[in-house]
Amino acid sequence: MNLSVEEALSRIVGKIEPLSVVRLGLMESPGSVLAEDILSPSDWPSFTQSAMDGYALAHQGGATEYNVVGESAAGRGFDGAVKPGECVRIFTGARLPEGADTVVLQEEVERDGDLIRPQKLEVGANIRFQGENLAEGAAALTRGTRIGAAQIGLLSALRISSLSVSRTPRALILSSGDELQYVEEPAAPGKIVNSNAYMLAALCNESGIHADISPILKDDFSTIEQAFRAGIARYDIVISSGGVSVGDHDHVQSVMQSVGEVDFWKIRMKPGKPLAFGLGPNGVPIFGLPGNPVSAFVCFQLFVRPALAKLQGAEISERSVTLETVEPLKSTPKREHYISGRIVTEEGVSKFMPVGSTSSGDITAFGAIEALACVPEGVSSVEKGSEVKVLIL
Ligand SMILES: Nc1nc2c(c(=O)[nH]1)N[C@H]1C(S)=C(S)[C@@H](COP(=O)(O)OP(=O)(O)OC[C@H]3O[C@@H](n4cnc5c(N)ncnc54)[C@H](O)[C@@H]3O)O[C@H]1N2
Ligand code: MOO
Repeated sequence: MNLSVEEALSRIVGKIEPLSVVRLGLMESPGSVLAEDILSPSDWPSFTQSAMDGYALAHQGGATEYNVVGESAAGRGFDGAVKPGECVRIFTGARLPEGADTVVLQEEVERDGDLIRPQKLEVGANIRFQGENLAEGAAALTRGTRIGAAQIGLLSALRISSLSVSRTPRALILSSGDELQYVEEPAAPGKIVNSNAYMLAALCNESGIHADISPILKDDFSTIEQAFRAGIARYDIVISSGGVSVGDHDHVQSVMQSVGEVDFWKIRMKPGKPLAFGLGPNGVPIFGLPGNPVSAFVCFQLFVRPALAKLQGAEISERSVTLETVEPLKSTPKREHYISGRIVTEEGVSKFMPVGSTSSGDITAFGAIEALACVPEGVSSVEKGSEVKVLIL
């Protein structure tokens, strides 16, 4: 019995173990995944400071004038203490002087020589207090978080210059097919470009992983077997496309059985029915994606991406939303159907618009694809204006 999409995903995620932990410098870490919880080594903010340009004053109930006694600029604070009825000129990010309890904006005072008259005064306003956002020792980032630009900003602000992450997987892309050519080759009759290899390597890049592309393999059992064996020995994941269906020249599923263990073959999904997943003898995940380009793409999004995330110890999250479709969607009730589309805005509301045909060999929709609508098993069509689950790519 072919597995459902959900069953297949849960078996993949259940079988894959995260890779070992390595220590990386801050700027080596983007794209990798934290293997430790990070507790803040200090308070944030680390000192009490002004949030605005203006005057820091020691408020005095009922006073209308304050005497300017100095200046506190960012990085160059005011050394003395401010007494009730006094203030200092202060700028955003500058340390709040001792004794000051309020900052008034410069636009909201009248200045006359060394005197200011606040037009309005809200005691305690416009101050960022030490530790108000994060106390020393509190959780700043959690294990499983992928390091991106925002996380680099936070880590460096907290003076963290190295971190423990899961080793980044090394991925190998295999393609088999007597019809395949390299993109630079002149077109020959009956031949097509090995576009899956380039697309799958780029998809790995989008997951923060470099993938090597193997030379094109002929539709020959022992050639494909040799390539799988070498890949399993040298890489952390092997992703093949093509030759996984039932034709006389489709050897990938039987090769996967010969070099390791096939966990499942064939799922109730369109496109992507002949997907095969297994493990090499050393636990290296091996994927046999269908050759049809749309099938390979959708299988990567639904299964390989989470597999790469699991190898990295990352949170496995689905970026899905529920949107109305602006056109009817035709489906195959026997299989969960993924339909390529775009997100369009109608009167301020985001909606799903299918693009291209539903043929898994039609790559032309990829010029505009932003999302995949998911029509569940048992449903043969979705009417225009009905809601559908949409995966944002
Ligand atoms: N009798 C049956 N035939 C097929 C079935 C079935 O259940 N019974 N399933 C169909 C489905 S669904 C799919 S999907 C395809 C998948 O077949 P394969 O994984 O064996 O892929 P190929 O036959 O090698 O190729 C299919 C198609 O894709 C092109 N292709 C292959 N590799 C690449 C590549 N690297 N880059 C770009 N394009 C590639 C290939 O030329 C074919 O046009 O099987 C159906 N058949
Ligand atoms: O599953 Mo195939 O990918 O329907 O064309």
